[in-house]
Amino acid sequence: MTQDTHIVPFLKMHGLGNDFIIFDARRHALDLTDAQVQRLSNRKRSIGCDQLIIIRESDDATAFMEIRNANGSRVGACGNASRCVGLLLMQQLGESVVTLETDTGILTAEASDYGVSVNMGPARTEWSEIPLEHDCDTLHTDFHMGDLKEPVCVNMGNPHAVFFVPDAEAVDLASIGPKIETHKMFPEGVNVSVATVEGTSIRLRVFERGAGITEACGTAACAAAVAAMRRGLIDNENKATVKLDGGDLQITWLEDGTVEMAGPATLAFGGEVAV
Ligand SMILES: N[C@@H](CCC[C@H](N)C(=O)O)C(=O)O
Repeated sequence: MTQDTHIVPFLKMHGLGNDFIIFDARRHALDLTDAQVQRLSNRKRSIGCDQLIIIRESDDATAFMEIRNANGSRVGACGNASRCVGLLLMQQLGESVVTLETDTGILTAEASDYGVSVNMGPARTEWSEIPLEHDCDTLHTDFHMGDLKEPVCVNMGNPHAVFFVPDAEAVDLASIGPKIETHKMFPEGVNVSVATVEGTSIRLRVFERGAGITEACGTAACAAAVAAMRRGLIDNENKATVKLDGGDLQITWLEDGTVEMAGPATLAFGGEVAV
């Protein structure tokens, strides 16, 4: 332990196996470099997680959520972490509704029959991050990689490319995911999903930008549901059950263009860690 090392309390939570280290900087001031986040996210050398969350004070919402991928990069949205932090704040305050400020907006989380429901904001199918301003109709004509082609691109506060395939299980996501994530078409990187529509459900596997394959990705589930609805691939007009490796999320595309995501949030353990 060096002079600069601090022991800081943390919680470990997950949403369907997408796991988070959560620090509360409202109680213990904390800023982490990318290297510190990478070390804490390492499953052999520290606690390990897919994303690391720092809860901060907010002037406009119940709290602010800083979201960092395992590689240290800071991102605008995380569906599963929003349910986890939402649950935590609801339990702390004895409330059934809380608001979460993120880098891309303010989200509302509330208790639901499925666990926690979060309105993840609007699904955008135009990409301001991409200089060429592709929307899903132009983008799908000029992107092919191996067997994967014609993704629908949806921005849920973070970027997603969703590839509809006959059998999501058959795709070698571990090898193709990193190539698409860093493809020049996506200058800010992209979360890569393969999806197979089955009636009113979608089987979804996700390679997350900055984290790799995860058991579940909430924003990818929103993106895939909107993509399937937009392409007219799904039987139900505005609702879908998205089946991820870690379990199911219920997604509803509301009339105002925002997307509601409902599913479980679980506190696994807490402790103290050297930072
Ligand atoms: N696991 C998350 C998404 C986390 C951020 C993502 N990897 C990105 O870089 O945009 C979720 O549940 O939405």
